[in-house]
Amino acid sequence: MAADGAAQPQHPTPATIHFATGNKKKLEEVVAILGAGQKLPFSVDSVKIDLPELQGEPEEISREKARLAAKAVGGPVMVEDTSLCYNALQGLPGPYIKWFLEKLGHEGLNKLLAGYEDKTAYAQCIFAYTPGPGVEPVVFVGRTHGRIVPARGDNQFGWDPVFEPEGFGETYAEMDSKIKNTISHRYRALDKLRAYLLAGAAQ
Ligand SMILES: O=c1nc[nH]c2c1ncn2[C@H]1C[C@H](O)[C@@H](COP(=O)(O)OP(=O)(O)OP(=O)(O)O)O1
Ligand SMILES: [Mg+2]
Repeated sequence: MAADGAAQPQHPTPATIHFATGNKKKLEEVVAILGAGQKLPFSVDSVKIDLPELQGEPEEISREKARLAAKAVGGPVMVEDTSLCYNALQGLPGPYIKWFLEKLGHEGLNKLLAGYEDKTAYAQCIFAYTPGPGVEPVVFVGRTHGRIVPARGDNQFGWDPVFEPEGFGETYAEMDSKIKNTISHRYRALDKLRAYLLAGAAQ
């Protein structure tokens, strides 16, 4: 199914959905974002699974993660895959940002753009949800536009110190987490998934 927050659920929303991730900071943000809204008619618990890092288009990477997680858990799962996309580099590093960050660090993430005027980039989060193994996952895309800057702020979560969202004088790492969680790529994607699950719970 297409990445469309307005998609109509084909299955009723289960009482509990497992968020499969190996990343504690992601989990923290997902819990904070869902906790800040209305009380939900379903609960989300976490399972720590280190899913293989696949290659391909971001939507397909996320779907495949959900398929594997649903098989492992044997029930309803949500996963997400996060990309950092440089406009000057046609969207790269994209889903490979994890390896670029690990090998090059914040300085290297800036140096990649040394030969380009255009420092703009967008952060992209794609949630994939399936009610169980064998059901094709649906995906929800959230993007936040900004630019790559020399690292500023606490180094607590990935590339947060080098990403400055548009319209803010602060990097993700400098801003209050409450603010990040109302404008972030993760918030925007999760908001669509939440609406989808709420529609499924009302059926
Ligand atoms: O809001 C964010 N702010 C800063 N850094 C971030 C953010 N969100 C993900 N990240 C980092 C984590 C990883 O280095 C890469 C995404 O890779 P990604 O495969 O999605 O994450 P992961 O492997 O850590 O966890 P998972 O087990 O859910 O796949 O960008
Ligand atoms: Mg991963």
